[in-house]
Amino acid sequence: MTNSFIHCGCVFSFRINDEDVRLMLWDTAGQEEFDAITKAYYRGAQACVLVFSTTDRDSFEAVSSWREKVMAEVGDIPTVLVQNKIDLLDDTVIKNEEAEALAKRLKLRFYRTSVKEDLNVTEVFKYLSDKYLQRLKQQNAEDTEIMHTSSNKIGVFNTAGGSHSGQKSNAINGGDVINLRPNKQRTKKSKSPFSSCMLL
Ligand SMILES: Nc1nc2c(ncn2[C@@H]2O[C@H](COP(=O)(O)OP(=O)(O)OP(=O)(O)O)[C@@H](O)[C@H]2O)c(=O)[nH]1
Repeated sequence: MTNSFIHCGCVFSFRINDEDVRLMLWDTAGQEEFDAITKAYYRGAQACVLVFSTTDRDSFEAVSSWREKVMAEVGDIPTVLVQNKIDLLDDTVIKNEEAEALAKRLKLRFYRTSVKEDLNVTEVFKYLSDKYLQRLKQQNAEDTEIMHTSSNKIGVFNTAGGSHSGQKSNAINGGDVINLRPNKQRTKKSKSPFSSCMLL
């Protein structure tokens, strides 16, 4: 399928840290003439594998510009650099140091794989999934933290005394205060010892 712009939309499944992961993979064409179309496919991607071939210098040279395109479209998603076809190392056109220097410059984890011989392929996807799940958990924790912080501001319930006629609201520390008072019937006989409590 070397003449099409999207090579596959296949699913890769495995288990990691007791969680089932299913990845939908989109293998985009490297050719620049397909840029506008391939962009539509990686828009919304949650992880990225930048692959170059051991026997194709152009694919290696193109990595930095791919990194920039992806960053511009989807931001800093979990990404790895992969040198594929290491079963053909005898015919390599890229020195080890060059590949490692590129990974260092782009601050990416670097894998050498052979899809043909099934070498290191699962490791790449496990690493990416792990990274993605970590970020997701961190994001969830941050969202919860924001909810708690903001609930302090809007959820100040004041049971302190005052008139029973209707609910009034004041402001404490910039947050809204809603006065909660029991109705007259419930307070007629005994004065509650908690009548001057403030719940924050
Ligand atoms: N020897 C070897 N061949 C591979 C390996 N991975 C893929 N190939 C072969 O390389 C050719 C290109 O594979 P693709 O999956 O189309 O790779 P691509 O990067 O999408 O390349 P283009 O189609 O040229 O854009 C096919 O003939 C594959 O069988 C590998 O690890 N080792």
